[in-house]
Amino acid sequence: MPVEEFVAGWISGALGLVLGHPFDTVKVRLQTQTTYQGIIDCMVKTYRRESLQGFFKGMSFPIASIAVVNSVLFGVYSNTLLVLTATSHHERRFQPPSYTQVFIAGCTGGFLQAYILAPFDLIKVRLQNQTESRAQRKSTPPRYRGPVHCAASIFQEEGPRGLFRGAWALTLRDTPTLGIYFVTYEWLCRQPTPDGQNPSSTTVLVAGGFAGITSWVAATPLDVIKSRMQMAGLKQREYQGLLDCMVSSARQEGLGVFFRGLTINSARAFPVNAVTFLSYEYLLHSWG
Ligand SMILES: C[N+](C)(C)CCCC[C@H](N)C(=O)O
Repeated sequence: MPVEEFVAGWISGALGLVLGHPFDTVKVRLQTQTTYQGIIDCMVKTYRRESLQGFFKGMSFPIASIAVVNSVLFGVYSNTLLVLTATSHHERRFQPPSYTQVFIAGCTGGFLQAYILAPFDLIKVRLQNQTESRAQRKSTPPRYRGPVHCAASIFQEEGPRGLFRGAWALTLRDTPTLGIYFVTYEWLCRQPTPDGQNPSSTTVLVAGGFAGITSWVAATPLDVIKSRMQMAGLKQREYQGLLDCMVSSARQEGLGVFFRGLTINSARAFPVNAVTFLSYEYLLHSWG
């Protein structure tokens, strides 16, 4: 099994992640809290209360976990294509797989990474939602002191299954949308590139950026539900399941609730995924 794809997936994922984390924090807060008027208001309030640090809450853990998550995504994607088409990453430029094959490989990668991502994502979301300022932290320490403490508390208070809260919504969110992600990327790469040649860096950046946006647009409704179900163990609000969460959110806040965080998510998705794909392609290329 070619391992380069796993390593390239990890490094490129980490680069994208740091770039996008501040946007991600604003998104999570907009999706799960009702105190903000919009993106700017959320940014200003976060900055005033928590300074720049507020935007980077919950980042250390994703950095560590992206090693596993992105390498599984890209590694499984590429190895599924190898099984389906019997071509390696390098050969695929000359014998491109069909879009159906790309879609199936993307969905497979998405499905498998979702379960690994679930506990890490849960901890990220819980930490991002702690809005105490630094001064407050001294007098009353926040509920979770850091990722490890957060994981241990969830385990104790909500049981081992608590760590997988929202995992089902996450799987449903990621399986088809990662298929869309790779199809969009491949399609946009192939448009301006002559047959048998590698796409230029600009093409890779643009295709990666739009792959990120398209897949996030498709993923946002289930992303909102996922984030809410992950927070449910904390607040009084308990949902019976995914459907109950959807129905009660829509009843209380209207259908617009399913698009919460869409703008900020798209603004984040472009640079994050442009950098992810560019470094992924670059690393694989330079390893020959
Ligand atoms: C499929 N879905 C849109 C849910 C996720 C796409 C993930 C891509 C990248 N790691 C990022 O964080 O943007």
